[in-house]
Amino acid sequence: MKDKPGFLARKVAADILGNVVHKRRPLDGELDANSGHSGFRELAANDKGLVRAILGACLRHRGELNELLDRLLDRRIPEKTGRVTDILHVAMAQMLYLDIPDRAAVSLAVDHASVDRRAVPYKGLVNGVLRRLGREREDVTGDLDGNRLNTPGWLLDSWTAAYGEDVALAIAGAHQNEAALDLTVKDDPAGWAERLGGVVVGAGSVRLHRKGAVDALEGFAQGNWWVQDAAASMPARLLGDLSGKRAADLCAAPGGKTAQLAAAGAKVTAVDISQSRLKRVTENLARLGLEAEVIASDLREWEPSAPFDAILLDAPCSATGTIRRHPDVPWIKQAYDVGVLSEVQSVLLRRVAGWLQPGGTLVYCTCSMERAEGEDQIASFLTDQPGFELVPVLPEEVGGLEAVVTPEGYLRTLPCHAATIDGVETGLDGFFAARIRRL
Ligand SMILES: C[S@@+](CC[C@H](N)C(=O)[O-])C[C@H]1O[C@@H](n2cnc3c(N)ncnc32)[C@H](O)[C@@H]1O
Repeated sequence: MKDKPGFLARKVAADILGNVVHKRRPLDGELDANSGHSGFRELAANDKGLVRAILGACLRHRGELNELLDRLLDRRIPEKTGRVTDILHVAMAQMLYLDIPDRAAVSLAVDHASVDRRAVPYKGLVNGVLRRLGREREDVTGDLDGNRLNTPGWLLDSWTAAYGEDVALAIAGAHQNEAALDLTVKDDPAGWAERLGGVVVGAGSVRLHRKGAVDALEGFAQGNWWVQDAAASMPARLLGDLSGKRAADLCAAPGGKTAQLAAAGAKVTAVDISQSRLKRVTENLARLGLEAEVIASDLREWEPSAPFDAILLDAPCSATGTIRRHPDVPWIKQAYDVGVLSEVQSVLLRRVAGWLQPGGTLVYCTCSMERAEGEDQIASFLTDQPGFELVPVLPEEVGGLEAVVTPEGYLRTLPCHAATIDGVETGLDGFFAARIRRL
């Protein structure tokens, strides 16, 4: 069975899906080239691509797949591990969302069930359900409400409370598609857009609608640009002219914002708790020909030797703004995580704000769409810290996108923002940023 073409890729896909949705392990970790799932690491490059595509479809459409199983089964499958459901999801995702013939998807799922100790009693059921899906596809899938089904209730409720129901559903809709590849360039965005066949979006990012290895693109080896979502590039831009200033990039790894601050001429100190993630900061800076002092330390203990003119705090968060790029986030995070992380954000913000020079500027940001990790943090900080004032963000600082600046003057991007530019589907990661000055 192991040698049957395509079998191992499906088996690895079901295994990784189980690790993500039942054990809440991040997908990036499972797919890591050095420390990821051992079966995945041994696959040929084209099978790795297939596994990524299957997992992307399984996670983006997880709610629809569960609903379809409810419709196709008379009773729920009484297995504890979830393995049968994972095998079914992997096959259904191929049949419904990838260009793979039904018969290949069904037969490989049945093969997998036949060799799995926990799934073998359900081998006949797997075959029956998948064949029925093939026959009745139009009828059973016709009225699926993907936007609602594919978003866990706590997230849809949180976005509805924050932005209203229409926007919450538009956010959920944007998550059905993978995000484009965005680059931050050292200079000349229009020139790089033309050279690479992309468009300029947001506040001067270059967007490419292509797949494939980024290191093969012009300008990568020469260090002319780095990969960074258009919204993720906005917070560092809010620090304005940094030439010759002392700037701290706090929670810096993997270093997209460190590179922005260094490219803007700042003398940068980059701090992060994770030694392994900081390796990527050092590698990226070397490729880009940029410099920063890189420090591995816990910000709850570290102290700078002198105050800073500018501080960027990209605090650890639930990352619900990055679901387009990380479709596992809705299935590995819970409302509880937002509560725990917002405590950490509150502690870090109060501590690092004290490291600003009088008159210095701090930008606080998170890649979260939860108000508890954004607007609520700043409102409570400004209430109990009278020595600081909000400096509102202006639309012209972020590419003229009025929709991403709130009436209070916060930056608040959402995946449904900037949805179409020049007839091209775009969208932004969900980000929050606020700019504060020390009085
Ligand atoms: C959102 S990521 C930062 C992304 C980064 N700023 C960029 O643009 O590439 C958050 C980072 O916070 C770091 N972190 C979490 N808790 C920390 C702490 N107590 N002290 C320092 N860094 C911490 C994590 O290791 C993680 O790299």
